[in-house]
Amino acid sequence: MAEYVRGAPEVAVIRMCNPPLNTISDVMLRALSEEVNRANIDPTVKAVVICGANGKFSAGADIRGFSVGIEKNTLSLESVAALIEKSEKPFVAAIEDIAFGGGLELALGCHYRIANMKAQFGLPEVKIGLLPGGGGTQRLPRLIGIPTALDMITTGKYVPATEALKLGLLDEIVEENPFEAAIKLARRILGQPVGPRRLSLKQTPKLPNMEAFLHEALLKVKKQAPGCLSPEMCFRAVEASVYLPFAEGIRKEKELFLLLLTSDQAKALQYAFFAERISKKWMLPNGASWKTVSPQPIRKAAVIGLGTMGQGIVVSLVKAKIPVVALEKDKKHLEIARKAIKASLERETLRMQQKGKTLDIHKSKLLHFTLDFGALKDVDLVIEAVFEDMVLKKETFCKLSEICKPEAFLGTNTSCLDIDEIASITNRPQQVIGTHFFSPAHVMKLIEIIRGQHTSPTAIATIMNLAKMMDKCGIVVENCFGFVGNRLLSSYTEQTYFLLEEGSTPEEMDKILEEFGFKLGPFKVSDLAGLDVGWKSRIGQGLTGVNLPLGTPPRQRDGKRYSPLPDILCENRRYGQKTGKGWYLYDKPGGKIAKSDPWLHNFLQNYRKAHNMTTRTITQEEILERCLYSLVNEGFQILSEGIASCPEAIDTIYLNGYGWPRHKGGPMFYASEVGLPKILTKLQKYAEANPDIPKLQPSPFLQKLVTLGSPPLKNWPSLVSPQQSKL
Ligand SMILES: CC/C=C\CC(=O)SCCNC(=O)CCNC(=O)[C@H](O)C(C)(C)COP(=O)(O)OP(=O)(O)OC[C@H]1O[C@@H](n2cnc3c(N)ncnc32)[C@H](O)[C@@H]1OP(=O)(O)O
Repeated sequence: MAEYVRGAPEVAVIRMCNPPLNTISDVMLRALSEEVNRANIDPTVKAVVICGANGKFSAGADIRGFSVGIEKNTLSLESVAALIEKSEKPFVAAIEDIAFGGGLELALGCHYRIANMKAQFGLPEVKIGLLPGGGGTQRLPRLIGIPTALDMITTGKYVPATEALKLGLLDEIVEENPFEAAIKLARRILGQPVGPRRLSLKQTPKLPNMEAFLHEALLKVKKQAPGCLSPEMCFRAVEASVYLPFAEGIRKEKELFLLLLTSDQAKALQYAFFAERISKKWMLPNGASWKTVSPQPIRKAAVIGLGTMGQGIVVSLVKAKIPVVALEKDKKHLEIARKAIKASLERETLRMQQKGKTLDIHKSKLLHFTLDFGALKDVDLVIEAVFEDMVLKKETFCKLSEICKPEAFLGTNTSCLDIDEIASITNRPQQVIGTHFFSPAHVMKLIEIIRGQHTSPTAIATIMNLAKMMDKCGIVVENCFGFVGNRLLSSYTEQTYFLLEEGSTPEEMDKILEEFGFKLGPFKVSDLAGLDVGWKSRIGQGLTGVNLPLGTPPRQRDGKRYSPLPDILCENRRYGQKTGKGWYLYDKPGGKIAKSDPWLHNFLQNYRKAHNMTTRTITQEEILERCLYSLVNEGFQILSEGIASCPEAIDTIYLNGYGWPRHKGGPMFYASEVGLPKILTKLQKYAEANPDIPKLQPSPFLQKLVTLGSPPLKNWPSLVSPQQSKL
């Protein structure tokens, strides 16, 4: 776990060794403490270098260890950092590539820090529901000042080595492996007193307006993730470094750390961390998997259809340094897209510069705008983002089939249509795959990767690799209408319309769901995304519009309850923000501030009267349960059909594409925490009261799990009937 060797005469080296990322377990801490003591008592050792094996310093404490809790008398990370700091011999941290969490806290205990150019630094504990409990909340502000330390600790963001040097976090940076430079530094400082280098002896630098600064900072932190505890606790711990002596600050840090450690939120956030990693490991029934199949290189890609989605996809590809051919159907649309993409890339360049990275869009020849399909003949991948219309998609794929080289992959950004039907028109169904991005595509992390019945494992591996290159989270799912995310979403939104019919309001439901943790309630989301998007899809499905058979009851389709409310709004050109009115009223088309709209409330009253519906008061409990339980019910159904490989995949999709509050883990995790028997009982109750809403009928898989005694979430995939397992 920690090797002890001689690096040079008089310099001992302690190397952390826990592949792949040198995470710090209890065993590692014990080994570190032993080696630090050994170096301290060895009279021939005059200085010590601490480094990491495998080309990494450390990714911090082993997160899996937190779920077991902290036993009394185990060594704490803070005590090891303190042991290092107290040493009379200088300790130099030689930081290669990463120093995160506890790794950085150990480095802060050292008297000097030196790193390679591409190293990154951060205290990301806030993202897993914790705070840096190894002295980081007290040492970092003393070293780099309150504003930057507070920002790093409350957001968990990483800073690159160049910035860390400017901040004073590092003493030196070198091009390559910092080990040799650390030995040299150690030899240079032999015999120098370490007292002035001990951060615990420093004062946190004062600001002239400290109180006002902290007041403002707290407001910002509270806004960052409403309802999430860890950012505020991080703030409180850092604040202690201003007002309390070091030892008391450490006590405060520990007290707050222990409070978070046992919280449900920490459990949910740590689940989310591992869920993202579990769900990336795809595997097919024939044994092909992320381990066995190699991706093909994407040297050049193309995007067809440069609306909002297409533009975002182009920007994502350019950011990943992949040359792109961007194609539109006419000059006018091409010019609009060219301007929008250029502006977006300029904003991205600025953002990346602020992060210490580069994206030189001017020098690079990464982008080629065209109206000519011929320009696609040498690309390795095309991502189609034309309108959501099967006829148009098939026309496009037919052309692509003729023009693109045979080995090119063809991705479709459809959000619900049948991948197999699209693939059937091509001469290479094995190369056709769903690549469902989320808007805005250059910001949102998720790509649902949809496997058609002929999609090859190589196509999957290639798009998964592309997702990684774009710093996105690719999740492989099976083909069905709406795939995973939109199937869950439609169960949820359907309930919101029914509840509106029964007496609730957009304001009330948005408030309740925002209090639950969604950044925006469902009606605000709908106004933002545009009600016309879903309307066009429903027209395409024959649920509304001219193709609806005469005599269809207004609130029923195929014998099931249907709410025409969003269709009626669209018929009145209430598309949401873009037309200045939707479920809310805006001051102008494109306006962003939602105001309650008397027209809508009047309309709802008349609608209820016209359909002989009595308005009733609906409790907060019913709103939450019907919206959220119908959503998770669809999740159980999706699992039982083999559309998603595991609950972690569903949760990762919903966390990264649909705004589910991360501190609640994801819908399936939430269901497991609420308790499956409770969810089943409630669904049964609501289904009985609403026999015409099939989505409230408990999924047989949920019933099976309850009958089996509600096994833990990680066992659910093994309980899906083997005939259904497709992933
Ligand atoms: C008193 C308490 C003091 C301190 C508290 C802490 O230190 S809490 C931990 C703080 N550190 C982090 O939160 C870092 C978490 N890790 C990451 O963000 C990424 O792993 C990282 C370091 C950016 C590397 O990303 P990359 O994409 O290269 O690899 P990947 O994420 O797939 O990780 C590889 C495998 O390592 C596992 N892992 C990573 N970090 C930890 C960790 N801190 N604890 C436990 N396990 C970790 C990850 O799950 C992967 O495992 P695998 O089984 O291969 O899927």
